[in-house]
Amino acid sequence: MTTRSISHLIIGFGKAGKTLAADLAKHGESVILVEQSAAMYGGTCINIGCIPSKLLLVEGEKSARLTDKSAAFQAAMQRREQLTSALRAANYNKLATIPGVEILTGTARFLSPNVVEVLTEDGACQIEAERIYINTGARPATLALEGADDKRIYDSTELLQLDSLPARLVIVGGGYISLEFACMYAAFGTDVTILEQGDTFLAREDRDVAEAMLAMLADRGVKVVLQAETKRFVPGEEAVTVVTSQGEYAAEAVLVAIGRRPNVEALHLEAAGVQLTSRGFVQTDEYLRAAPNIWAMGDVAGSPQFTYVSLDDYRIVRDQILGEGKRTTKDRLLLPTSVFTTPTLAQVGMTETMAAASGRPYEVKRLQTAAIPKAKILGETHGLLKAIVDTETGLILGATLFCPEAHELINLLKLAMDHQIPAAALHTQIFTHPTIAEALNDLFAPN
Ligand SMILES: Cc1cc2nc3c(=O)[nH]c(=O)nc-3n(C[C@H](O)[C@H](O)[C@H](O)COP(=O)(O)OP(=O)(O)OC[C@H]3O[C@@H](n4cnc5c(N)ncnc54)[C@H](O)[C@@H]3O)c2cc1C
Ligand SMILES: NC(=O)c1ccc[n+]([C@@H]2O[C@H](COP(=O)([O-])OP(=O)(O)OC[C@H]3O[C@@H](n4cnc5c(N)ncnc54)[C@H](O)[C@@H]3O)[C@@H](O)[C@H]2O)c1
Repeated sequence: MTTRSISHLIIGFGKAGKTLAADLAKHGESVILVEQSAAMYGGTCINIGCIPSKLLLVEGEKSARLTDKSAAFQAAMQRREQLTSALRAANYNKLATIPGVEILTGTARFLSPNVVEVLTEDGACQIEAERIYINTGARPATLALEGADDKRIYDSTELLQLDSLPARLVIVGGGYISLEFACMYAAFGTDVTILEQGDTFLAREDRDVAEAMLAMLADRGVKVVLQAETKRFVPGEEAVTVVTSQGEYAAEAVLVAIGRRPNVEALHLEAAGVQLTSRGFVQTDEYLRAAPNIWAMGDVAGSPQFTYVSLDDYRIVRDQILGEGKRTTKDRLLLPTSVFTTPTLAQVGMTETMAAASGRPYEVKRLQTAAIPKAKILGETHGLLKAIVDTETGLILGATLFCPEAHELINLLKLAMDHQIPAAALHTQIFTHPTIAEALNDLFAPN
C-alpha cells in the first residue's frame, strides 16, 4: 500500500472543504481533498440540496401557465440534471486546476490521529497529514418501519430525481424539506399531504405566522395533519398506504423528511481520538477543533444545517491556519433563515414569543403582505411581516417576513441588527419603488 505525506487533508467536498482547499492552495499550501463519490463533487448543496430544490420550485411556479404538467415536470427534471451536472463539473475543474490541490475519489477512514486510509477504485492508499479537516456532511434520516423498503418511499435526494410526476405525494415530517417539496410538487399539480408527528405546526414560529403558512398551503391544496405518528407502510399495486395514528394515506410517492444525520460512521473516528456529541455529531470547541490537529466543519460538526453556515465554518478554520486565530462560532451573531415556500418564510433574531419570554421591553410591528403594492403586482398576497423592536433602545430585536422576496430582505435586516441601525432609520430610509423592500418603511412606522 502506498503511503503519502501532505500538509492538509480535507475529507468531503462540501462548501467548507472546497473553499478551504482553494484558499490554502492559493497561499502556497499543498492539499488533498477526498470525496467518496464522483456524483457528489461540489457537495450536497449543488448536487442534491439547495440548488436543485430551488430550481424545481421555480420551474413549478412557471408551470402554473402550462396545461401539460407531466411534460413540464419532465422538462424541469432535465433542466435540473443539466444545471447540477454543469455545476458539478465546474466545481471539480475549479479545484483540480489550482496548483497544490489534488482531488482523490474514495472513502476516507482514520487509522490514527494523523493517518487516513482512502479506499479508491484502484485500491487503498494511506495519507499522513499534518492537519485534517472533516467536512463529510449529513444524509437523510430514515424510518425503520414495516414496509419502508417499498420503492415508492423516497428521501429528498431521490425525489429530486423522479422521472414521472406522482398524482399524490405524502410527506412524513413537517420541516424545511417538507414545506419546500410540498410547494414544489403542489405547483406541478400533485396532491400533497404533510404528516407531522408534533402537535404544533412550525413550533418555533409565532402562531399568527404558522396560521398564515397553513392558509397559504391550504390555498395550494396542501393538507397538513398534526400528531400523525407513522406506524407502517402498506405496499399496494397502484399506491403505497401510510398507516398513521391519524388515519391512512395512500400515495404514488412518499417522502420521508424527518431530519438529517451526520456522516461519521465510515470515518472510524475512534482511531483519531475524536468524540461525538450526544446527537452523534463531531464534538468540537468554538474554533471547530475536534482534536489537536483535526477540525470539523459543516453539517457533520453539528453546525446549523445551512450552506452559508458551512461557509462560515470555513472562515473560522481558515482564521486559525492563515489568519489571526480569533474567529469562533460566537462571531456569527444572528443567523437568518429562509424556508423557500411560495412566498418565502424568512426569520432573524427574536420572534414575538421569544420577546415575551425575554422580559425585555418591546413592541411588535406588523404589516400584512396584501398591503404591499409589489405583492399585489406579483399576485402573491399571502403572509405577513413582523418585527420586534426594543422600546428602550429603538433597536430591532427580530424580524419574521412571510412575503415575496423575504429571502433577500432578511439579509438587510440582519445587517441592520448586527450594525445596530435603529428601527426608526428603516422607517425613513429611501427604498426603490415598487419593491417589497419599501414595505420596511411601513413596517417600522411608529405604532
Ligand atoms: C433538499 C435540501 C435542500 C436544502 N436547501 C438549502 C437551502 O436552500 N439553503 C441552505 O443554506 N441549505 C440548504 N440545505 C442544507 C445544505 O445543503 C447543507 O447544510 C450543506 O450543503 C452542508 O454542507 P457541508 O459542507 O456540511 O457538506 P456536504 O456538502 O454535505 O458535503 C459532504 C461531502 O462529504 C462526502 N463524504 C461523506 N463521507 C465521506 C467519507 N468518509 N470520505 C469521503 N467523502 C465523504 C459526501 O459525499 C459529500 O459530498 C438543503 C439540504 C437539502 C438536503
Ligand atoms: N431553505 C433552507 O435553508 C433549507 C432547505 C432544506 C433543508 N435545509 C436544512 O436541512 C435540514 C433537514 O431538513 P428536514 O426537513 O429533513 O428536517 P427538519 O429538522 O427541518 O424537520 C423535520 C421535521 O420532521 C418532524 N419529524 C421527525 N420525526 C418524525 C416522524 N417520525 N414522523 C413525522 N414527523 C417527524 C420533526 O418534528 C420536524 O418538524 C433542515 O433542518 C435545514 O437545516 C435547509
